[in-house]
Amino acid sequence: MTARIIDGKAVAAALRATLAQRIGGLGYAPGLRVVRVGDDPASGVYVRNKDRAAQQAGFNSATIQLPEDTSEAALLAVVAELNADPAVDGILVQLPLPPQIRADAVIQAIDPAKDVDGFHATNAGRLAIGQPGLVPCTPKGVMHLLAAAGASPRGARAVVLGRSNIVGKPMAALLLAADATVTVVHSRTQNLAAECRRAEILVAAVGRPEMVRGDWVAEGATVIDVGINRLPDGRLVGDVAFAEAARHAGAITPVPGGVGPMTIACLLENTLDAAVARRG
Ligand SMILES: Nc1nc(=O)c2c([nH]1)NC[C@@H]1CN(c3ccc(C(=O)N[C@@H](CCC(=O)O)C(=O)O)cc3)C=[N+]21
Repeated sequence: MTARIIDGKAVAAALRATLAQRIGGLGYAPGLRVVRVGDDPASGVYVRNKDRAAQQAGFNSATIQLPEDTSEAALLAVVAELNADPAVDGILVQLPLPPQIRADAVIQAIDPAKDVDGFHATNAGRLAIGQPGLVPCTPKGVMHLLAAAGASPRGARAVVLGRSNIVGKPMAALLLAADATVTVVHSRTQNLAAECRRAEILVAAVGRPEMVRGDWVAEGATVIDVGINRLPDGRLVGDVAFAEAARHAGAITPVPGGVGPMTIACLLENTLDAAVARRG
């Protein structure tokens, strides 16, 4: 079998077009503020792509760049200001943060109604108990991609590789809410390959370049690669060895051009949803 390639760029463009249309009917531009402390290279491309996509779709979007040596107190003051600003609907503080700042203290200081990353404990808790809230962008984007690929989670065996708070855990919660039979596997799991081979839907989110080999993939499985890893030679690869996996999968996302563009589109979707919830 050779896999169909799931075009995340196209699915993201379609989603952004529907957002632009919704914004056209609002009578105001939803406000997004991204706060970046220092210049971690992992977030550079992201910030640029996000700003462009946001402007094009009709958001009032800006990045607030702070110096690398910003104190936690100074960052909390910026967050408080954005919480209080009625023109701001969505706040995203770029991770990772420098070592003098406790990321968790900052995340929990964001108004949950403006927490478009969905990382606040209130939103994480809502997701866990099936209440409406803001859902983390990357796992939300994966759900859109599964729908676009025609891979219904209902009743399917789904395996999530990775257990982070930003991808693995919310991914498992979303798949469970969509009636999949969900297994979460991680670095301490015995016989990872065999567990992954049981998956009809395999989501790889470990941050280890090309860890998932071809023989970890069941014939016909849908493989979603969340990893974006820069190799020493400059190449960008996922957590899945793409060429090998594509020989077994029924459908697979590429890197780049898979999940990454969906993360950005879902950030915008969350910002629009947050705006409508706050201002109608
Ligand atoms: N609070 C917070 N929330 C985040 O969601 C967050 C963050 N901090 N810090 C940095 C990471 C990284 N991230 C990316 C999202 C999309 C692409 C993306 O669109 N990538 C394209 C292009 C990649 C390229 O060409 O380099 C692709 O995969 O096709 C990349 C990286 C979100 N992050």
